[in-house]
Amino acid sequence: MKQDPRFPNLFITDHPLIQHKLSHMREHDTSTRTFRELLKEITLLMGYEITRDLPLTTREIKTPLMTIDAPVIAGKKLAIVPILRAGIGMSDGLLNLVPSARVGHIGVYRDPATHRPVEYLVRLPDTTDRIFILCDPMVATGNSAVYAVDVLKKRGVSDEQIIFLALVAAPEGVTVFQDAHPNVKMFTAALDSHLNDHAYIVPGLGDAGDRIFGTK
Ligand SMILES: O=P(O)(O)OC[C@H]1O[C@H](OP(=O)(O)OP(=O)(O)O)[C@H](O)[C@@H]1O
Ligand SMILES: O=c1cc[nH]c(=O)[nH]1
Repeated sequence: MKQDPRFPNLFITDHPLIQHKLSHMREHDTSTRTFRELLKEITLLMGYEITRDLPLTTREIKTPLMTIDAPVIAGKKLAIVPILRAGIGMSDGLLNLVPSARVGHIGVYRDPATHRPVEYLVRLPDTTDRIFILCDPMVATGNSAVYAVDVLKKRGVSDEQIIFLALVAAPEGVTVFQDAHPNVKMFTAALDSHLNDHAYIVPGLGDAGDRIFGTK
């Protein structure tokens, strides 16, 4: 896991398999099917990394030979919350890793003129004492990510209960995010160069939602 001195709560998953798969995703000619499969595979690998610090407790179990206090994940079941639409491409991978997780949805789209998020749906599981993994492949201006964390916090979720999982982030967006939510950890596979005049990430991978779902 790599860090950038500018962003104390940003963690870059630099595993070679993740980086290799991401490079293929970025390519202009990669098909919708391959793009979607790679995103799922990357999310599974990233999911393994980001759940490394989940708290453990013990439960008494009987093996065929004896009774032991065996390690199990503490607390309520995890909640996975994709930011629609593109986040769905990541929640599929996470659910492979944690099949019993609860799933919430936060629907926001980015207004093309203002680049501000517009909410159209929020459905969440019970928020007390639960760890939430918010996922969205792209953090461009950072406004959608900030908005989604605001939604959780308004329902009583604390900074420590939230993990933000991205695929590609722009420095501008991470700055906005860490100014708004300095104590929320964000994980990304890449920290790219900058935003262009249309607030698209450069070099980026284009419009993630369109590439996942084959829309234009
Ligand atoms: O950091 P920001 O500037 O807010 O941009 C990032 C947002 O833009 C994309 O979604 P989009 O609004 O295109 O919606 P979609 O997922 O439905 O395609 C992306 O999936 C993020 O949610
Ligand atoms: O580069 C970008 C910026 C916002 N949303 C995307 O899907 N890609």
